[in-house]
Amino acid sequence: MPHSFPGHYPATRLRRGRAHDFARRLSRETKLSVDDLIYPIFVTEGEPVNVTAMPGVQRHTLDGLMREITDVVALGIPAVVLFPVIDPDKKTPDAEEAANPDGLIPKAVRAIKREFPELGVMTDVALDPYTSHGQDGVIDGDGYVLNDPTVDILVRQTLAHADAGVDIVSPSDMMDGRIKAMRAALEQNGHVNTIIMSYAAKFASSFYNPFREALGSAGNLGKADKRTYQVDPANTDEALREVALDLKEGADMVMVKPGMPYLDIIHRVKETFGVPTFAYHVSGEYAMLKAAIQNGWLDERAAVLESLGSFKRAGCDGVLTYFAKDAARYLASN
Ligand SMILES: NCC(=O)CCC(=O)O
Ligand SMILES: [Mg+2]
Repeated sequence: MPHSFPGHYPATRLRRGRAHDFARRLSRETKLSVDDLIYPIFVTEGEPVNVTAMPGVQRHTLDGLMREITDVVALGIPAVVLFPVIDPDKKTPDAEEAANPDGLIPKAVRAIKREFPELGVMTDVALDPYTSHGQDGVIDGDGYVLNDPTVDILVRQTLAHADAGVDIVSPSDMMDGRIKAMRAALEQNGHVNTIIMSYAAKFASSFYNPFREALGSAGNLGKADKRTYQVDPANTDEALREVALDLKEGADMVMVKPGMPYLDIIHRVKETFGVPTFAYHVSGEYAMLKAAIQNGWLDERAAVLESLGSFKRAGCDGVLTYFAKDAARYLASN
């Protein structure tokens, strides 16, 4: 006697579609590809250093950077984003070095574009690598980050990067009105095709700590925090207002940051605006996964592909991730 269900025979058996690999492949709804990846790279004026809290991540000299870029291009990753580790002697309260047209980042951009003109090069527009106090802007006597004077420096930083040939400028500071000011400056200076990917909804998260070690800004910041400009982690509507404003001011692409703890925000942003939407799978998320992988508690390939796949399911067009090279390798051998 075959088993039977009381009442109707179940004509809908969802497990039918899962029974064979071919059927699972045919009905897969979202797919991660190498085209979705942006690889963050730390470039230093000093010595190459391994970042302790980010196993597998280094600060690269300009030579080391070019070796990384060669790998990235061979793997077919479409773009990189550069973060500078600035000599402590060059850090000042007003971050003047950020706008230096011959600074580390403009130099790195020129070097990459000279050898690999097809690779998308993105730079961070923010002052925290350059300030002696570790904040993303200039501060008053109480340590409060001043909006408009900060935007003025960000605009000069933007032009220094654009003049060096960067493809995407990516402001991560969360000052009000900076997209409008940057877009106007780019237009007025002939950089009509420079893309702005705004960190539109950047949350005041605890998941950035390893990044601050990588950048060498943790000591500068000390016990201060960034809650007077980054979004409160409890908020969603406010994140949407941030995205709406950045789009209105001229952003081409928007980013949500961090990534996995904020998949709900990504989903709402994509549903609401339908614009190119990215997530930053940040240093603390990388560190968590790496720690578990190194303990043998998670399988690296499976955990990385599932984590990055969650961004596609939530609605992302792409993701900035320290796992980009690993993921590209896994995807090539899928
Ligand atoms: N402006 C870039 C970041 O703050 C990155 C954060 C991270 O990876 O933790
Ligand atoms: Mg904003």
